[in-house]
Amino acid sequence: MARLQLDGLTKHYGKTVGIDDLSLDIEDGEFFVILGPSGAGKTTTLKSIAGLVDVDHGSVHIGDVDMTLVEPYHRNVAMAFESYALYPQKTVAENLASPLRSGRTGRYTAAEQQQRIDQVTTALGINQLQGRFPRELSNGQRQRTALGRVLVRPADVYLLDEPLSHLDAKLRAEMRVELKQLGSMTSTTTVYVTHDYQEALALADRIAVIKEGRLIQLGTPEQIWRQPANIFVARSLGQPEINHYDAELVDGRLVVAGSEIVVPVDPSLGLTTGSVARLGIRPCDVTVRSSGEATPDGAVVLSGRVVLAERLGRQIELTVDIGGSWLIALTGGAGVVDEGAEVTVTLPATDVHVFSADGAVDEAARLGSAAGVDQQSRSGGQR
Ligand SMILES: Nc1ncnc2c1ncn2[C@@H]1O[C@H](COP(=O)(O)OP(=O)(O)OP(=O)(O)O)[C@@H](O)[C@H]1O
Repeated sequence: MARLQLDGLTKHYGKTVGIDDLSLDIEDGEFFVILGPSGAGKTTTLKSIAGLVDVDHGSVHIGDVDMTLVEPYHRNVAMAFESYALYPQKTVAENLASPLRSGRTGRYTAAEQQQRIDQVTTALGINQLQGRFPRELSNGQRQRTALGRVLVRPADVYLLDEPLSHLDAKLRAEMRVELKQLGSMTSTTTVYVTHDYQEALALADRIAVIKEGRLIQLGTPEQIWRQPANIFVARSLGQPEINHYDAELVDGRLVVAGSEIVVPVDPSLGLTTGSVARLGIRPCDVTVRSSGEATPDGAVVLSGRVVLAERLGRQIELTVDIGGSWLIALTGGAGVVDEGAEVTVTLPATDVHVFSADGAVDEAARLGSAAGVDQQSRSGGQR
């Protein structure tokens, strides 16, 4: 167990940026998730911590010890790669036992080894497969065994690179729960890399959103979801993606040109007449009612017509034409909303995200919500 500090880490591969001036302070025992699209620098970050790449600048401290120039073997970190490597001639139990026999993290009696193997295989749902060889396993079972090989041995830091990527959706959801239990069981500092926002929100104590090697936002799942720093972060979270529009302040209201999307905004956002901003509205935050039905007091109310209604399992995704701009809405599917129906879309003003529009996609661009300035965002919840 250890605190992990990255300070100004930079790694370029020729002209390609791997990571750029990345600083993170990860607490002892924290389950820390790095979220970003393909090529963002997630794996490079993990490899830098493990000592598998030589960084150009910056430092890595584990448990307050400078590890920047220390060989990987002596860093006491355990890393699971997306591509799982197992000994083909060894059973699952033997594969898991081998890290415990290396002697590098202490000596274990046969009974202690078996106890740890049982604990980890039970948590990962592969206990009954201990006698099988890798060729006798499904891809998902192999991936869980590879993860088990990492988690079975005590380390100061676990580094997990998309460990659930080969599992189907149902198993991923189950494994999320199990992993979290395993994490609290071991309380080992863990850095978990994913491009899956649901995994990040479900697992993380804190999330770092990165893009092109740079830290874009750091915060708890709640902060990242409720107060995305900019449109990039907002678009990285949620399926379907957040609706977003350019808007201009006219008479104290943000108006989307060529449509009937009009949102009253709180003067505390500091927008002046004629200034432009970007509006974000999550599909899951809106309520769709038939036109004429009563709407809640104080809500933002938009009128439109349903262009498309698609059932996605229990929910229905509606495409609503708001006088020229389309808005995607997710509804519970209880009320029947037919294509062509005239509807009213409502949402609390606190759920309308307002960002500055002046090119600030990679910077903290959040101004607040239509209801006012976010307290947390002004007190350091983001970069
Ligand atoms: N060995 C290498 N040589 C050259 N470029 C590399 C090398 N490793 C990574 N890169 C580049 O560095 C950038 C960051 O790569 P990295 O693998 O860290 O991203 P990632 O976020 O883990 O992506 P993915 O989700 O696709 O695995 C990418 O542009 C990648 O092409």
